[in-house]
Amino acid sequence: MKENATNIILKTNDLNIGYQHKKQVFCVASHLNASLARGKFVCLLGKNGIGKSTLLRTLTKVQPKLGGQIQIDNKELETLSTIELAKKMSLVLTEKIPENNLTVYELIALGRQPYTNWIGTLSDEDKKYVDLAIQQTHIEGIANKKYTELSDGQLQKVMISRALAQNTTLIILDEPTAHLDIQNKVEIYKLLKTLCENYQKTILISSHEIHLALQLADQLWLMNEKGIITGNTKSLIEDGSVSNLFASNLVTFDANSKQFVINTN
Ligand SMILES: Nc1ncnc2c1ncn2[C@@H]1O[C@H](COP(=O)(O)OP(=O)(O)OP(=O)(O)O)[C@@H](O)[C@H]1O
Repeated sequence: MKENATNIILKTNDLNIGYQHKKQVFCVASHLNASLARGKFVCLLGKNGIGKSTLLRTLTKVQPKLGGQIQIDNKELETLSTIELAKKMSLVLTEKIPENNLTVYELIALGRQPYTNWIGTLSDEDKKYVDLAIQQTHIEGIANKKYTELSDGQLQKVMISRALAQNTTLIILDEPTAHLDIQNKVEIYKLLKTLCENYQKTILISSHEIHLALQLADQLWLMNEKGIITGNTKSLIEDGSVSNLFASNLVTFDANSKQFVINTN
């Protein structure tokens, strides 16, 4: 699919991100220009502390931008109400969810909040989306468990399922595979890729799983001290952008194996 204005779901224009405490402004990154095309699986990579979480939190209106523009479906992010935004994008952040007695099914059903009435009763349509989300993430076997009894890998699938129940085209996840073993990391990555391919979701994740991202992402957002470089994975490997991202005297990028390898001398 060619990238024209209609298949861009999210776009930033000279975006500045960071934190403001009283009158003090701490700018994390500035003049960020990037866009997300529909149906793509996109990974945001960069060193610790470079600003990946700050960027995702700004794109999702969890924290205010410092300057520039963010457009979702050609509308300025600030002009969208909370409900409008919740029907366009769902979020899976790293913050721990407060402990309560909910079952997995009930937790996923919370994803229907933008659509339910004020007492939160689930309609047949809501139940249909919850069931579909459970099926898409292959977690039928744990749907009746208390979510507090889940392993980290199971919980991550449940949080993705909740985002799917929200039925948005765009899903944004901050480090969805942190703390998971290799089996679960691969499972989550493949699940996200399948959701883009089979259900036309657009998914943006931040990650430190460079090897998995390089094998499975359609596109990359590479964040460095100068800003952000975006493009399809193959071309960013070929033009050296991936290699430059983590360049150091400790590791070297091997384009054949798509891995950083430890320098031995
Ligand atoms: N609440 C805050 N107030 C002020 N500065 C913050 C706050 N949260 C994060 N920062 C700073 O913003 C910068 C970017 O942090 P951020 O968490 O976005 O990086 P990151 O790329 O997601 O890092 P990591 O890969 O380690 O998760 C860091 O210098 C961090 O110390």
